[in-house]
Amino acid sequence: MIRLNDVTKVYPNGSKGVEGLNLHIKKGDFVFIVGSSGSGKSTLIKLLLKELDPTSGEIIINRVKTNELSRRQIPYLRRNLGVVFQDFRLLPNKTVYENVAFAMRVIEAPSRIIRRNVPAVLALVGLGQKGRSYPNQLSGGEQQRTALARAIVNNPPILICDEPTGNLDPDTAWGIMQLLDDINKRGTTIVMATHAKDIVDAMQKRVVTLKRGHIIRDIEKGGYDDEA
Ligand SMILES: Nc1ncnc2c1ncn2[C@@H]1O[C@H](COP(=O)(O)OP(=O)(O)OP(=O)(O)O)[C@@H](O)[C@H]1O
Repeated sequence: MIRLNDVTKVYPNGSKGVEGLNLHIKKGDFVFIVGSSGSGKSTLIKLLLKELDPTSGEIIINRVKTNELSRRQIPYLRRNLGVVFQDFRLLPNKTVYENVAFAMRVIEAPSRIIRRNVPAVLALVGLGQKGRSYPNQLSGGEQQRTALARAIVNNPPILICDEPTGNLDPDTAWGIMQLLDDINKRGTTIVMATHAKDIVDAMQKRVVTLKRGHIIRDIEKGGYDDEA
């Protein structure tokens, strides 16, 4: 589903984001990417999203070599990837319903399907009653649920999460993790970069540890790496 072959990213100023990464993520996996600040987590996420291109090596997502995609083809890659960020990134002037519907309008989904799928996904994330609210009328947890609904409404096979619980209190963070676990159990592959040791320890999923741009540990099922 996702494969990195000897991927290196050197930034224009010469600093190395990641170096020589080899990683295979199978369909249905739930993978935590951990590592201290500056270890390369954000660089890896940006490479997966093709916000950055590798300096060398190749990245394959759903059998497509993303290096070879033209700018025009990037939207097709993005359809395979739902994304959730730490800071939610909702559109402030749109309601919860419209924030989610917007993701469907972008891919030109028919109105009939939008009217059917948006309420269904809002119910799934526990926001069935909040469709008319604006982001500034929501708690942080509700905003992140909205972002999650938007990320999954088009049914992407892969969900990329960059520190999705970073702005949330522990109870709210657990609610989000429960949702991610449910989404994963429905078959979506999840890659989540995080610093949240307690969450990683409790979930007992695959954990990939980065240090200075290298993978130093990759375990199938386990806790946070205290070396990270
Ligand atoms: N735009 C950039 N230009 C130059 N160097 C960069 C840039 N972005 C990141 N780096 C460098 O790449 C390395 C990895 O950074 P990255 O942001 O991927 O780490 P991170 O693990 O996501 O950190 P954090 O947990 O603080 O977000 C660091 O040495 C950083 O200084």
